[in-house]
Amino acid sequence: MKTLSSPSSLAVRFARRSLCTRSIQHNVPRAGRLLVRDGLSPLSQPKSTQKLGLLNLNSKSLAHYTTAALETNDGEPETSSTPKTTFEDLGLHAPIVKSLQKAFPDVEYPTDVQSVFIPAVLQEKDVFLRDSTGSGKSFGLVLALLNKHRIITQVQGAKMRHITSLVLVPHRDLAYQYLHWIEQMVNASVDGHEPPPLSSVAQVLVRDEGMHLDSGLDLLRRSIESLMPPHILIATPQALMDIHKADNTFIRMHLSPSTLSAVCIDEADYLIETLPRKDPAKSFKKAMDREKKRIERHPGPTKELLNIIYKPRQEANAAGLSIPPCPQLILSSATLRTQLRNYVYGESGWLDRQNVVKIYGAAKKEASQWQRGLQHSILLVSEERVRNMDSAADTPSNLPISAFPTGPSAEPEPPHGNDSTGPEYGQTSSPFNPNMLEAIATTFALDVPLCALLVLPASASVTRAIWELSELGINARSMDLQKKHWEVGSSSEDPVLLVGTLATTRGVDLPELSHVFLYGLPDAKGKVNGQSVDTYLHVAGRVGRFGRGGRVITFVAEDERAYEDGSEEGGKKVSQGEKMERILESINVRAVKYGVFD
Ligand SMILES: Nc1ncnc2c1ncn2[C@@H]1O[C@H](COP(=O)(O)OP(=O)(O)OP(=O)(O)O)[C@@H](O)[C@H]1O
Repeated sequence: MKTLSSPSSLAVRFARRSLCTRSIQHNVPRAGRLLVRDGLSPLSQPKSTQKLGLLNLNSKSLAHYTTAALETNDGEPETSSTPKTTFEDLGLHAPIVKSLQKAFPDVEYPTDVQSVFIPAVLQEKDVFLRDSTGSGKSFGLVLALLNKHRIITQVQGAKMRHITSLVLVPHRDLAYQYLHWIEQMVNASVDGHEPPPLSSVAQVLVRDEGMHLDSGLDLLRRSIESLMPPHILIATPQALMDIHKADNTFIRMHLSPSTLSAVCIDEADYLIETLPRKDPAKSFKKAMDREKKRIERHPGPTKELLNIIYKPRQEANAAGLSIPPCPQLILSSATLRTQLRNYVYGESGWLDRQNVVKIYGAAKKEASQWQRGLQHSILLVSEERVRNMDSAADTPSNLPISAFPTGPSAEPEPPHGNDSTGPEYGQTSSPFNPNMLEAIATTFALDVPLCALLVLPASASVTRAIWELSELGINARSMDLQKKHWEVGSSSEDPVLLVGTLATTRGVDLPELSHVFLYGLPDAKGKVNGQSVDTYLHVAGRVGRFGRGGRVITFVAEDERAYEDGSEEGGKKVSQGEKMERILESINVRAVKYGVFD
């Protein structure tokens, strides 16, 4: 058993020189089974055919989808001579496809899920979209929304352009990820045309680092005044509701159901709180009722916003009248749980239920299949040592090195340009478990060729963690996708440890990552339930995207801190390691031994 000494920054840097002793498997991505509930799908249920609108996939994309549906259980596609579906086949305009291919040459053909949902979006359906992390949901959404016609009305003889699509995301980094994708495509506008100003295509409305809304709001107001509002507005629900509270005409004027064409909610299960699914007949009925009242009293900004935008639909649905024109509603997540779908479909009144398409890709239990190249480990950390769970499987073979370029060959430089803010941190006691940070720093130094992501609990201080990691000699930086101030693989840059929290990493796409480190359990209160399982899936899903492989390592305390949440079962305390094991079991994953510490 290898014990963990206190790594000084020198020791960590020395350790880093022996980088890449482990490496990552590169798998060809294979989609899981796709299930489309609509009138044409061979998998559709007769009941759903009556309830749901038809999805008129053209013959090629239907053939493609059918091939996906016929995959064998082990994920091997049956051989088919059907030509591959192209983005044009899905209905995307040629200039958009050209810009896409210029900006993203690796994106040659749509993924299975994109082949199905892009046409559904273009046909103005309301869409429930669930597929594995990294299957291209958000990216495909961008393509579909860019393809939409700009809504223009005539007001007193003057042409008025309107915001066509609203994308709601849980945090600012995901908003900037969308914006950067769009910016790359705008800049790749082809045929020698001057690209349009980015602000007329897309804008972001989120609170900035100083928690101010002003810069985004000023730009938006100016572009509305100059009759060039963005085609796509990407915002957090909280930012929009804050604006609404200051000016209750804003949403009515600029996000009116009569001029908006689509509302998309990315990470919908994170943004819309619903009751956990439990049997109401059981003894916890009282607790459920309390919870229900709490959610009704505090519905959260996303529900509040949708209740404003979809008021005409809600009223028509309640009165059984025909549904007035309203923007299509698209809800997307890798973990779109039944209770959320039931709430939105049955209770919210936001949908046109005759016009809904439900697209479900790999289910939770198949996550391990989609993310075949992923290895999950749990490390137990105490004052004396770092070790694997006794039950962890031996690593099948250490991961081959091909998936990631090796790190810069130059000797590592001392860390620089990090985000630590203050010597004052040295004066105050750390909110972090120092053994855990040391274990993370050592793992990073020994195993990460280019870039890893550390995910902290939602309320943890990122700047404090960065400062402490820098003290250990680690090139740690905040995961700020607006500035993206790191340059992975450059000869002047050490491997980078990006630091974010459970609240700021959902949905982000960082292709350069090989490792994700999770600090503690996915639930702050130590609960093992559907929500903590989903949270873990989203954390793990930052790697293994598009078959790239990767490692997910959860660090939990083994000493008395392992029982800090005080959970007991039948008088027996349950350790954090055991809880983490249960989370992995529920997604059919067995932790593998992480060789560095055993
Ligand atoms: N058709 C495609 N071919 C190749 N790469 C693609 C394709 N579509 C998207 N990608 C790439 O896949 C990555 C993941 O895409 P995206 O973030 O949209 O996945 P996601 O399904 O929304 O994941 P999550 O559930 O974690 O939010 C991006 O880097 C994107 O460039």
